[in-house]
This record gives sequence, structure tokens and C-alpha cells, in this order.
Amino acid sequence: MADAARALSDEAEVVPVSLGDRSYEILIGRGLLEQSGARAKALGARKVGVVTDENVAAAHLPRVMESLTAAGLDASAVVVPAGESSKSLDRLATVVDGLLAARIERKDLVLALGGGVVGDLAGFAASVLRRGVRCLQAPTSLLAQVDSSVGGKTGVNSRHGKNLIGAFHQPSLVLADADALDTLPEREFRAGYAEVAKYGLIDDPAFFARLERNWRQVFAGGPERTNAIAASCRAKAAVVARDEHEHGDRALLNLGHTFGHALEADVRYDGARLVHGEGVAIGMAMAFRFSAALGLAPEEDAARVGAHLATVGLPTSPKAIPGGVSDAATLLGHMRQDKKVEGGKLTFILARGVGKSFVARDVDAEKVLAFLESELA
Ligand SMILES: O=C(O)C(=O)C[C@@H](O)[C@H](O)[C@H](O)COP(=O)(O)O
Repeated sequence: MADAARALSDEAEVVPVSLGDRSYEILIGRGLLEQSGARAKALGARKVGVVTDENVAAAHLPRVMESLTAAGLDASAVVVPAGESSKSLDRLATVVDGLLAARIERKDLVLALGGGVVGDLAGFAASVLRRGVRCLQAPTSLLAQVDSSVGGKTGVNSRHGKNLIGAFHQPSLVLADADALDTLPEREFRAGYAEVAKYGLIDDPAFFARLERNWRQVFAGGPERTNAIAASCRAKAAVVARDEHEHGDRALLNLGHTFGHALEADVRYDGARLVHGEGVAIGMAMAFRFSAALGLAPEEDAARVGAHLATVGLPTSPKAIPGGVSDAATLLGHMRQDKKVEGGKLTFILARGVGKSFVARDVDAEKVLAFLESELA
């Protein structure tokens, strides 16, 4: 890293992601968007193609463009509509076209400015542009800061399911600017909190217990929020460093996602009814209830998980989704498209208790169906 960028890092918390020659840093702190020009320059770019959405552009694009041009970089922007519907092949084509029109070259940078949708879309665009251009992730939502901007999963949705078209493309740097969370709508913040709680539920019961005690401070901002973000990034970085391409225990990060993605697909990614983090909250509560129903986890742990998520205002049942969802067989059909399916067999992340999650392969579809029926009754 160049000296100027190293000096700037002193003010931010730095979480390394160790992946050999593709290693990078996650910087967590205030005022990082204003440093995007210096950071991009330190990465050796001449041009930067910013990809963002209409809402984030209104809130943050001017200061990012100013920072890039002040650093002497040639900056352009592609702005997409906000919401999950932008994670489509059609939108990908317009983003790639915009980046090509701006003549973003191989040694330049794509800067993903936004939440999970923008990060996944822009990251995927960077992975295919001229067969691979580097990407700087500048996540502006809690969900993107603690999860989707880290680890290199990029992609778009298909009519067959969520994130079914994509690539692993690690970012070159992640700038998680705490200032961006100050103006995040409460529903978005809460949805991102589901992914924070996930890290405790996977393998860190002490972190989950701390969240149970201190969630109000996390919502309020200040050091407890920064601690929660940094702890989440450290947890994710460790898993990604062990298993970058999800051959093994990276699948643990999918806790709640098999049910959650099926619900998102079922409502056709209608964010007015269900956003991703809400789907994950319902999915995690279901994964614990399913684990209890299978006799794997104590009923009290399932109840405890549901109670905490509900306490912060997250939905915990598919019946809470406005407009309702399809029947159990249809939901099971969505799950059969999950990327963790192997030889047609369903894989779930189940738990033996809080902080004791594991990957369960070859889960009996009849048992899943019966469980879904009970959840919808
Ligand atoms: O990074 C991972 O690995 C995850 O599974 C994190 C998830 O929270 C994230 O939503 C991810 O994009 C889902 O991945 P998918 O492979 O199930 O599409």
C-alpha cells in the first residue's frame, strides 16, 4: 500500500482478508468515502467507473466523485434503479455497456457504491468486463458492510432463483464508511442486523449473547456498532480465507439463506414485501425451529433465536410476509434450485444450539416439506 493510503488507514479499523496474492483489507471508520480518490489512486487506477443506485447517488455520489476528481482520476458513474430488481442480466448488460462507454480499462477500477444489490451487480460487472477489472467495494448499508462486500461472491438473480448467475471476484479493497449508516433507513439497518446476528448463531455464542444485551447500542451507533461491524468482518474474513470457493465450511455463512432465498424468490424479489435481510431473519428462525423439530437443537435455543430477532423488530415467520407466500410444495421447489444442492439432494445449515451450526447434506425432502407445512399452517 502507498504511504499516503497507509497514513489514512491509521484512522480506520483494518480487517485483513488473507487470500495470497488476492489479499485485501476492509477499512471500517468515518469519512472513508471522502478518501475514495486517494484510495483508488493508491491502487494504481487512472479511471474509476462508479456503479451506484438512485437513492445512494442522491446521498453520497457527489462527495465520491469530488474525491476521485480531486485525486486526479477520470471518474464516471453508472446509476441503476434502487432495489433487488436491478440484480438482473438486463441490468448487468447496461452497467457493462456504461463502463465500456467510459473506457474503463483492465488496470482501472470499478467502484461499487451502495448496498448489497449494487455490490453484487457491480462486482459481477467488474468480473466480466474485459475478462476482469478490479473492484473497490464501498458498502453503504449495514448488510453490505458486514457481509456482501466481503468475500467476492458477486452475481445477479435468475427467474429460477436468487444469485444463480455470478462469479467469485474478490474486491481489491473494502471501504466501510460508518457515516453512511447514519442516514440509512431504519428498515434497511434492521435487515442488515440479521447478518450481524448470523455470525453469533454460526459459531460465536458469546457474540450472540453480547448482541442480546447490547443491540440497542448497535442500533444507536457509536463504539458498540463499530465493534459489531468489525467482529462480523473478522468472522467473515476468517471463513473466506479458509474456504474461498465454498467447497466446505464457507457454506455456514448461508445460515438462514436456503429458506430465505426461497421466500425472496416466492415474492419475486418485491422489496416492499421482503428485503434480503428480512428473508435471512425468517430463514434463521426457521433453521433453528427445523433443527429443534429434527431433535438436533434444544427447543429453548430455537425460541431464544426467534425472540431476539423479534425483539429488534425483524420478522421470524413466513406468515409475517405481507400478502403471504405460496404453499409448502412451491417453496420446496424454490429450494431445489439452491446452489448448495448436490446430486439433487438438499443441503441446509442446521444447528445443535446457539453458536453450534453445521452443514447438513442430504436432508430428507419429506421432512422439509412437513416442516414447511407446519410453518404455514
Ligand atoms: O459469503 C457467503 O458465502 C455467504 O453465503 C453470505 C451470504 O450472507 C450472502 O447473502 C451470499 O450472497 C449468499 O450467497 P449464495 O451463494 O447463497 O447466493
